[in-house]
Amino acid sequence: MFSRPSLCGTVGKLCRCGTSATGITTVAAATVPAARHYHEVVGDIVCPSQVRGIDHIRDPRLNKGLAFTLEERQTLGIHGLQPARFKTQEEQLQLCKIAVNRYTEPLNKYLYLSDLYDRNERLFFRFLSENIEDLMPIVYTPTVGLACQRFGLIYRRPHGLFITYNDRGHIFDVMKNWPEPNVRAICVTDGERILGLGDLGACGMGIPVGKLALYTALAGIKPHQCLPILVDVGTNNIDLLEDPLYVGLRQKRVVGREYDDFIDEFMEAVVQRYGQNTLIQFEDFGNHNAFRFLDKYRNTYCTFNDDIQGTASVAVAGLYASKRITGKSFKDYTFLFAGAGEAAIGIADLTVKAMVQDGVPIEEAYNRIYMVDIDGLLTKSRKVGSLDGHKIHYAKDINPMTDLAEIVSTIKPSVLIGASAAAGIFTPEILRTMADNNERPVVFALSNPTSKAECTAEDAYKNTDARVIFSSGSPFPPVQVGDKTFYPGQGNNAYIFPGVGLGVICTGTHHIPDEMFLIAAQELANFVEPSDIERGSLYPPLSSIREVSMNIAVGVTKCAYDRGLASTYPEPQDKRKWLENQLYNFNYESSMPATWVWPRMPYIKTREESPLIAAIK
Ligand SMILES: O=C([O-])CC(=O)C(=O)O
Ligand SMILES: [Mg+2]
Repeated sequence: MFSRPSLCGTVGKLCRCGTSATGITTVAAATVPAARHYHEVVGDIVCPSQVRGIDHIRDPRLNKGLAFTLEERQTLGIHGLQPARFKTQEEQLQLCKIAVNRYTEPLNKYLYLSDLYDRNERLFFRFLSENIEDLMPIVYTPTVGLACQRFGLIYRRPHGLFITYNDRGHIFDVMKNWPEPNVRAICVTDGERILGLGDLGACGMGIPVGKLALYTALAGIKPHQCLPILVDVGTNNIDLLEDPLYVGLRQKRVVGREYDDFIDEFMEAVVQRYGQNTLIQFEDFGNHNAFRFLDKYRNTYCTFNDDIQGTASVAVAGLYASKRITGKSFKDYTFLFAGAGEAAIGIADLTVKAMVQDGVPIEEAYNRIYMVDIDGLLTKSRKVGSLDGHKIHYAKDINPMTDLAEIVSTIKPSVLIGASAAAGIFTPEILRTMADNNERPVVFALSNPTSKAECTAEDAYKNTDARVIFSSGSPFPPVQVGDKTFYPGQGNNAYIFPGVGLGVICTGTHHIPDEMFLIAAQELANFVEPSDIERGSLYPPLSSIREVSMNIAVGVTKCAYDRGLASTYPEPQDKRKWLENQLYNFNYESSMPATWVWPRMPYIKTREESPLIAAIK
């Protein structure tokens, strides 16, 4: 992942290596032996003559393993450092498949992939992007949750930047240590609410790393343009504080004014280092902070909160698709949310927007949405203070109730959405009530990872005579009911954020309106085929998620120009083609300089000249 400084070989005389134009920078002399010059390989710009041959093997961004050609091996001076065999990238992909499948434990698969990432970046991303259905559950939800829980044990090399509270006043200096000068997208967490697993402090780094891996694998955003960040302000997780393997600051969370000032400084440092239009994706912050920061920064920075807006978008896409099965329109739906945190409120707010766009008056839209939090149904009779922020819009003038089964029987929702991180609260009884009250009940169990889902896919189908329209945040295996197999779709924000990210960074959008997430929802829903619905899924298969991401990026790009939010001019006419031209190349590129006279070792022949070498295939 990291590009390391390398020795250019110039000793005792002035080095004539260029700096800016080639993307090569000279590293501060203080750490460098006298009269020697070191260089960094940054971004995707490489000047092979100024990088030591061995660095082409050691640097995962340059390494191609056995795919280095004979010419490259000789030119780079790495001939003999590898076995004789030449492999194509395709052959290497086959090996990766065999290697990863040797492991049965998902965490071991995760570690294999993490090592591949550290060894050969292009191969890692091609492998991931071409095997999304198998590998997304490993590098992302649910296995990434386990990786975070075991972070202290499995930590090997940094894949992102750790900014601790001790760095306050110097965040910009820390950011300067990140070796990439052209970061366009940051995913940041403070680790307070990692998936539904709670406060994992610095171990939460796995989340931004996993999210940004999907930026590249699903939307083709170049890896050097992505920066995962963990802001470490401590943790309130006592187990971690007492765990000798914990790698973060061993202190309680900094809160209040100090915390806010710290995040303010972070936002300013991002802009100072990488520019005003750097995309900052907030991920897995605690509820109270997530909403505050979104409101505070959304109009002044290029930012969004994935748990509020990304999850909302994927859920609303599922609701659009569900209408094709129920034959109803939004005005006929009654919604009940179990949970009133980031995801639930985000989905409810965007659902209101979608209903209004469908012609439902706004008061009526709010009336149609009920919400339950840890204290029961949100009602107007609640104590002041327990209806903070956005919750107030969803409080109803009815008797308080605390039992979810009773609430479901009374409200008779047509749509039941779980975003509570309370595993199993959609009991068989509740699911049966949903089926009694609706010909096609809609049930989303969105909490992550799998262990936190409100019900399993199997429970949902089996307790509703398989009439349920189901989706979940984490993947579930297919469910067999009678002679029919259902393939539940994964209502995960991974369908949304990579495409939104691509559109936003290519257009240089100043800030991100909710409208973009509604557009993303519509693009995703439009992609759902009757055959997906037939299979029991409200979403297209994960294998088409790259196409979905591109469609979303095109929709976001149009919106950015229509709304005057873009800063990249002129406006491209063919937006899809323009976006495609900016994508990461998953295939190896030549490591040979463009104009190079091959100084081959005299006793070696080219492959064409030598049947012996041609035979080493
Ligand atoms: O990471 C995921 O799978 C979805 C998400 O944002 C969350 O659960 O916080
Ligand atoms: Mg999240």
